[in-house]
Amino acid sequence: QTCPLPAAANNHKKGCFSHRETSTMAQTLKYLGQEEAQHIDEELFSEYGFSVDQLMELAGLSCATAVARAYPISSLVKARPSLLVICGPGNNGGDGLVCARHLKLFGYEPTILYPKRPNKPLFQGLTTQCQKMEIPFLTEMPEAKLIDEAYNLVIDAIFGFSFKGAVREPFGSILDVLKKTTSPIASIDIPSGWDVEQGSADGLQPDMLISLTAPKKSASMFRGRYHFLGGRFVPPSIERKYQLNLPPYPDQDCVLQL
Ligand SMILES: NC(=O)C1=CN([C@@H]2O[C@H](COP(=O)(O)OP(=O)(O)OC[C@H]3O[C@@H](n4cnc5c(N)ncnc54)[C@H](O)[C@@H]3O)[C@@H](O)[C@H]2O)[C@@H](O)CC1
Ligand SMILES: [K+]
Repeated sequence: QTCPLPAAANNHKKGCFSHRETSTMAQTLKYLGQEEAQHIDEELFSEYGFSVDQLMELAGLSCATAVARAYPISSLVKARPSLLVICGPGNNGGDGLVCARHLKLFGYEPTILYPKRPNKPLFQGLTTQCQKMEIPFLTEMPEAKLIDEAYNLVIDAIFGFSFKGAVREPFGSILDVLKKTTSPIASIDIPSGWDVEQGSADGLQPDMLISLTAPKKSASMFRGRYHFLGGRFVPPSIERKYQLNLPPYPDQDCVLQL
């Protein structure tokens, strides 16, 4: 039986949903272009009445749940369940803050690097929540060797589906360090620095990708071990309109391993 996902995306495990079920499914999961992802996002807010913080909470909870599934505390190699969460200047960074807060509640020890903080109540609130949860914030990016020594996993919440063009500082230097680390990287929605549709041959190579709403086209270039779908908030009429063909989430789960 051949898996109907794009050949390049076909690095998931045997027994995954796609291998088990898609032979009986007429349609395959859609990989979204950049504009299409942005349209869906806008429509959820403008026509469906969702607020950003609502969807961000669900997205971030999905990311924390997927991380806990792929890297349970009992499997971590370091004595402490330490994680480094790097948050960017947009909503992808907001997902990272929410994810860090839930991971702390799940028993992990996240530390956050948040170098460019938007001057908006949403992000200020999320930052305060993390501070009140006693999650430490770093003032600068550690060197690659220090990250390898100190953290079991790096969560990449730097850029999502609105990333475009050459990476601007300070994120260029941060991504250069991340390319040198050996600690596994879990990327939220897009591996940061990748073109949303084309990927990046010499970019980050994360061990995990959590696609939110639906995978973006560059996800077909993902070569890591774990690809999860999260963001279980898509109304059926949006799913039909954009022909997303989302696989059914198991039971009440907010994530699905692809
Ligand atoms: N509908 C959805 O699927 C949802 C998406 N969410 C998240 O929102 C993300 C998209 O958020 P945004 O539209 O805010 O955008 P991003 O978070 O992708 O990034 C936008 C920010 O990055 C900066 N930026 C863009 N290109 C850059 C470059 N080359 N160098 C340096 N900085 C650059 C922009 O100035 C802006 O501050 C998604 O990927 C996902 O993580 C969730 O929060 C909520 C629901
Ligand atoms: K990211």
